[in-house]
Amino acid sequence: MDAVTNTWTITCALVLVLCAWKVINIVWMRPKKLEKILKNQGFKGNKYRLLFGDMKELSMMFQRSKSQHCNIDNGEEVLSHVVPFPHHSLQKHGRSFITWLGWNPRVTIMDPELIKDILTKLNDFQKPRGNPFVGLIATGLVTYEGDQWVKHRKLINPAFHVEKLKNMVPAFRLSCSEMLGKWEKLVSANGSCELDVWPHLQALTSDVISRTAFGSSYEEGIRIFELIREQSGHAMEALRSLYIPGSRFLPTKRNRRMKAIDKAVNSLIGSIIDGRLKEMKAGEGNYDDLLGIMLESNIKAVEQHQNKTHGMTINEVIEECKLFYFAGQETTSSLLVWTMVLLSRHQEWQSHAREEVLNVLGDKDIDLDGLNHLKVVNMIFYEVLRLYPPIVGIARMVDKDITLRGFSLPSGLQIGLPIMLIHYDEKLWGSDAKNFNPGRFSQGVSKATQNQAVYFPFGLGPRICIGQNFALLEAKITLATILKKFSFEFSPTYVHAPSQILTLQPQYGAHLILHKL
Ligand code: HEM
Repeated sequence: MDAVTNTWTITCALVLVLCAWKVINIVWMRPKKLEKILKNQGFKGNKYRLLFGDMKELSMMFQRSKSQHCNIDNGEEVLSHVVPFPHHSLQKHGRSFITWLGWNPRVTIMDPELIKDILTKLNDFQKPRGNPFVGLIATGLVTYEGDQWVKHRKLINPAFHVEKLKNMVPAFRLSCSEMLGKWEKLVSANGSCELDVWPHLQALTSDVISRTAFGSSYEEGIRIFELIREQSGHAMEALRSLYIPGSRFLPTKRNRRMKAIDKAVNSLIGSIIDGRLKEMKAGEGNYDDLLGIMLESNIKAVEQHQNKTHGMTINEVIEECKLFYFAGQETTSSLLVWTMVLLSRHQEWQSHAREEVLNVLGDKDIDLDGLNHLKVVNMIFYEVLRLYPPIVGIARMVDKDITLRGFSLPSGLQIGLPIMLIHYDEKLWGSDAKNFNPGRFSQGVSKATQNQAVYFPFGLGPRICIGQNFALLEAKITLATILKKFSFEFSPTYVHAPSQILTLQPQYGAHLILHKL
């Protein structure tokens, strides 16, 4: 061997040893070190298992619960059906537990004070950046941090002001009356019919977001909705399996499909934006929809500062639109479907709500002022969001080593904030925590929660859901319109199987019997 070959061999050997050391550190040394730090502070959980951690058990429990259904009257069963692994961990390890997402630990916490701190300290606790598959559903505001988040939140906020939402009421009413028109046709023969209301509610919320975001009709956006729905299914599948860095670049069937969907959705939304910008330049069009208001706010910011960096790029606007589609549609249809399911089960609350709607709104067109006087309907939505939160849990990441209320949290640790577990917790909500009782909200949310961070279906702190007023307005208009025209109850074919497919959805649909009033 000559000297050059020798040096080359030694260099290769050194690189290999270094890589091997790095891998060993990632998959064994670091997890074991973190495990020790966490266990010394009283956090309990399964012992770290090489590479997979708790992922196999997590995925197995999820698959098992997907093959079963549960008893709507048994809150404990519902909880263990929807979030089987966290529910099991809570029972086995107590109120703060470790879950091994592969070689990364997540600590789930149930303490309201800690939750409040974590959701308020934006710079110390950021959104997890772990799995890039999530980015294929939507990025935008929901994923940004620091200055970029501040800029986007400021530019998008005006689109969700109450004054702007007021202008969207006719669009909400129109979408509702179209859905109810279909239902009226279906019941016309004998005044009743059996119907899976879930796809109808999904179509309604798609229609609403299409009209309010783009001023265009559902038909134009239909392909986008189909694609985004398919994408969330693939992403959920990917999220449940162990993520190996770089694996998203492998030409697997799922990866290829996800990339193709991403490209198609970007191009469809891009052409809607192109058209809109042309209209705006020509001084045409109505800018009272989310896209128009967002573009207007963007143009103003750039003009004001004479600098493009103060605005969003077209690609960033596309991402925000994708996010509106996903965040605005899946979550609100989830809220509506569980409301109809729970009001089918609790007929006394359905009658109570109908009575209020008829008294307050009568035969008039539904307007914002009337809706603001609906108290029982509000209480019902709060309770549905407590027991069936569309987003069952959120997470944050420790950005650098930090001490919080006596806990040393190492950099890179993921923190789970289990919305659904907390909403069902008897220590926080009392012995009837698992029962449907909208009455608990009769004095409002702050009285029911005694101002503690124990109820956060829309998140909490500065990153609280930007669309919560939009969602509640849409839900109120829809429920009020339905209650005026129909009563509903379970069909004998109804099967209760809430399932987490990014949002909380009825796995077998929601088969109800509608009666025309
Ligand atoms: C019942 C309906 C809804 C529920 C339960 C819901 C829930 C949530 C939750 C829990 C978060 C916080 C996530 C976190 O902190 O990690 C969030 C954020 C967000 N939501 Fe909603 N959401 C709903 C409707 C909507 C609608 C209708 C839109 C838009 C049209 C929307 C857009 C967003 C956006 C953009 C964020 C990110 C905010 C930020 O990070 O600054 N959501 N939502």
